[in-house]
Amino acid sequence: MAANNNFEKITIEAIQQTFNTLQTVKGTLSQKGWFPATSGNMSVRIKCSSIEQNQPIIAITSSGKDKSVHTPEDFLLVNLDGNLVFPSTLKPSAETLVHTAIYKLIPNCQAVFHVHTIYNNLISDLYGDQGKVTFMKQEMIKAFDLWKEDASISVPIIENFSCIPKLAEEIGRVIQPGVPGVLIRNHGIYVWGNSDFTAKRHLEAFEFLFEYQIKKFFLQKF
Ligand SMILES: CSCCC(=O)C(=O)COP(=O)(O)O
Ligand SMILES: [Zn+2]
Repeated sequence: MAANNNFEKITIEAIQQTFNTLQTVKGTLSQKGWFPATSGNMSVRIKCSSIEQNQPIIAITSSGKDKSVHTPEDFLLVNLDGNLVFPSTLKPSAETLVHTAIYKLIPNCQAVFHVHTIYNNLISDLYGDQGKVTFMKQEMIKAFDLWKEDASISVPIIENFSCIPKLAEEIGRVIQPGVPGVLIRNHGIYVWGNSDFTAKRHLEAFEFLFEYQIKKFFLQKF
């Protein structure tokens, strides 16, 4: 009985810790204006040996919430099939299957963040026909652990399929090794990492590169 209580304590602590992490990152990204009009979603894998022995469990944002406010209903637990771990009247993100597809495909993926921003939307549309956008000669590329002087990074761009399983399938088709993100045309970006810290760093680096590219484009034109 004592062992069982201990198991539950460790599990509940791991879940609470993950919810706290999500809440903190959600607050930071929200202050940047990266979750307009309830858009965007986030997930973090629960790190707990007693859970991981069975099936990975993901803490994910509830669907349709205003991400700029914190409520007790902000996060839910799903398994890698996208099903709720505990019954709830709340719904997990409508894009849960994109998250679970990324966890299944990327070894050691611990966090997946998705935001809609003006800059990622503009980049996705300007370069959408090419299916990718490439960045080079930028110090910020080091945020992706690319340290060579001539390093470049090409971010895949897919069309914005309204069918979420199709969207998840397409993301799986274009994912590139060493490139922790995929743009969805006129929708937003999915970014991941082997920790919440790394996923956030990747997201901020992508958004920096997108903003730089758009501003440079307009400065050169006018
Ligand atoms: C105006 S947001 C449209 C849905 C979307 O793209 C999104 O990122 C938010 O969906 P969720 O179900 O995760 O709230
Ligand atoms: Zn979205």
